[in-house]
Amino acid sequence: MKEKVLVGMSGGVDSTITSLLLKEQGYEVEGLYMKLHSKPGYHEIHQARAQKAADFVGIKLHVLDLQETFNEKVFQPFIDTYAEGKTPNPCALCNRNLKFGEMIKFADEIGAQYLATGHYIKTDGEYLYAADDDTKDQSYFLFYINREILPRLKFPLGERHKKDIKELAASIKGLESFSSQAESSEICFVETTYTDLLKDYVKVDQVGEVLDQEGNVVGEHKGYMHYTIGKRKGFTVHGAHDPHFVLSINPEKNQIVVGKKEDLACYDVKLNNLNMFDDRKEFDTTVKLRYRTKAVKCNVKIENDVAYLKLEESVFGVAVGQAAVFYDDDKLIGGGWIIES
Ligand SMILES: Nc1ncnc2c1ncn2[C@@H]1O[C@H](COP(=O)(O)OP(=O)(O)OP(=O)(O)O)[C@@H](O)[C@H]1O
Repeated sequence: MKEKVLVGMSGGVDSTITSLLLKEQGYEVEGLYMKLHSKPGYHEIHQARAQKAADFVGIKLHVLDLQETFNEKVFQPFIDTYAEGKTPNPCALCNRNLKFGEMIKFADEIGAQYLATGHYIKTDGEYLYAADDDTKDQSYFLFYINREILPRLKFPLGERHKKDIKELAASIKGLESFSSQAESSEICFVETTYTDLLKDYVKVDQVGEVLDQEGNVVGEHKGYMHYTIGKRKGFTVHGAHDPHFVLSINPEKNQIVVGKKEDLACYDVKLNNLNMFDDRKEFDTTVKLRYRTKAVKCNVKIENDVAYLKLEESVFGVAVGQAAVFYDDDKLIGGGWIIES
């Protein structure tokens, strides 16, 4: 009997080609479109595209409405994190709870041994690895998925390049339109800017004080949620000639503290809520403290679900709330959430 794979189908080119490749490899493939966020008009278009893709590949498409779960596990934490003066990472939460949480539950329900997505990432069933196409690598956002499910995951695009996937779709009669669709934005539920979105839920635009490191008021800002650590624009510093950067954010007082670039330099970082793919408690590795930054060498000590990092070189602008992800070369060995830097 053929082995069954459930493919997460978003209506985009990547998941369409993923389902096609798996079908060609001889699997019994079924697709799932999940209604995640509640952006008006979004699902009508994307569900129809996913259906078109499923019809082309010749597979069944299931649809699940997970808007409530998404709101509770991803969207509300996104709002709350900004309100706490921190910088959220909704994609990592969505991957753990929805794409590799609810979706694996659904795979169980339909008797599918495997779950596949069009993410650019690789796995050997034990670890995750950065994708071969480093312009598209999404491994950073998958660091928080449950370790137990790794043997059940398939990522057919991990060894391919996005441009080849688009070319392949363009060359297949019936799939040409998928190759020319706009790339999805970094946070799928943000239409314009995150502050525009936040405005519907919390008071974003409240003018506040800019302080120097001694606590003197030196200028004005637009409201603390407009800023992340390391930002250098959008606030005034009276009489300043050099650029100033946000060093810390105080949500209770609606204040931001600013300083020079060198004041941002950080060598020590503390993480909690770890998700590790191996059991070492003290090791040398490299860490990415943001998406699209180079991984820096560090030493890690783990005690009671808290990781203490000593960086070998300074990093500028480490934001509380963001994910810190460990890599031994391209092997992802785990990570956690930044609570102090
Ligand atoms: N609404 C959804 N329902 C089911 N699966 C989804 C959904 N959104 C994303 N996925 C799965 O997660 C993968 C990565 O999602 P991402 O949002 O990063 O899309 P992408 O890189 O633009 O891929 P695609 O071209 O398939 O949209 C998709 O390829 C798909 O397998």
